Amino acid sequence: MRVLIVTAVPAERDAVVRGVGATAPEVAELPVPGGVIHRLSPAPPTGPPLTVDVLAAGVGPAAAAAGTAAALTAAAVARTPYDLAVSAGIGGGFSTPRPGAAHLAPGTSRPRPGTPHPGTAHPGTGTGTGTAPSSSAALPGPDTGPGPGHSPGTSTVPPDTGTAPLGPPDTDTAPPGPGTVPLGSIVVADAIVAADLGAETPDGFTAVTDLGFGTVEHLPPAPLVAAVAEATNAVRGTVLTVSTVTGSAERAAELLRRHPRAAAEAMEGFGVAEAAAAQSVPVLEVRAVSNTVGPRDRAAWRIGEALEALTGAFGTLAPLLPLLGTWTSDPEGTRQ
Ligand SMILES: O=C(O)c1cccc(C(=O)CC[C@H]2O[C@@H](n3cnc4c(=O)[nH]cnc43)[C@H](O)[C@@H]2O)c1
Repeated sequence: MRVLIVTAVPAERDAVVRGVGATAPEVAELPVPGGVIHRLSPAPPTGPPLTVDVLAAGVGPAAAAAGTAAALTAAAVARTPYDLAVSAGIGGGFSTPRPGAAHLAPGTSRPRPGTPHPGTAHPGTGTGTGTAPSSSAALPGPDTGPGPGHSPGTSTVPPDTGTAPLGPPDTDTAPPGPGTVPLGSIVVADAIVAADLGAETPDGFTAVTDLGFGTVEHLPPAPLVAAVAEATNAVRGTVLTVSTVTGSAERAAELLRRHPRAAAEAMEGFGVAEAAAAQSVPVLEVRAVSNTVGPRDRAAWRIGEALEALTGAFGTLAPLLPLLGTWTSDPEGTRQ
């Protein structure tokens, strides 16, 4: 099994390498167009050999997509294709209480509503075809969906227009409460959503899918999400990809209004997911929460703690990666 893990910056890459490397020393640095892959070869207890490649591809969705596409293509041309792509790094955690939302403390299961999502993302990629877990969903429906002129290749689930009223935003000093994702916790995306890919209209933001083209959501295989979230004691939820770090309570509230299931935001997941989907490779996104999404407060960021959490998560995941490979070969997401 071959896994490509894509981070934005070298500090995140090194955190992941430290985690995976706890059971497998780094063996090589391999140049690919636009970057250098750090390769590890953990020895799985059983089964086929495992290769874990970690690439720092740059900040933002475009750099992430370009780096991921280059690495995937190089591997495919060499006839050693990847089985799984993972977007990993630090991210902002949403903290605004949402009436009716699940408590998002680490270890909380945040399953999507029990509706499969045929047609989401690119068919046959392993994204968007997962069967939702059966446990009860405390959160509102999926994050994106079709509007008039919805194009093929995008989610066909009802829109997550978030008309429910929001509670007042948390302050930095508020204790974790409903809807709060604590600093240092791990979030595993059950939906990877491009939150600002669209158009401003007199009626507000409109997603590109509502304009009749493009894709704004990729759904990682549900059983894989469940296995990884359980292993890492992570919050499960939507991870938004933004091109601008949120810096105000108003913007955070607007994002939550449009995406009530958002647990975190970052800047690369959707880029990795687009590149992976184009080559029919399943995708995951794993974020360690370094800051709260809301008013800008660099002093409150906990980047060191988040990087340590990232290392811990990948240290936990490394022995499971061969097992996870069995999920990636099940694009219908029917294994339990
Ligand atoms: O607050 C600032 O001045 C600022 C300006 C530009 C970039 C940043 C970053 O933190 C780099 C973002 C980098 O880290 C990930 N990340 C971490 N937290 C967040 C967040 O709350 N929203 C979006 N991205 C975040 C992201 O994936 C980038 O790789 C700060």
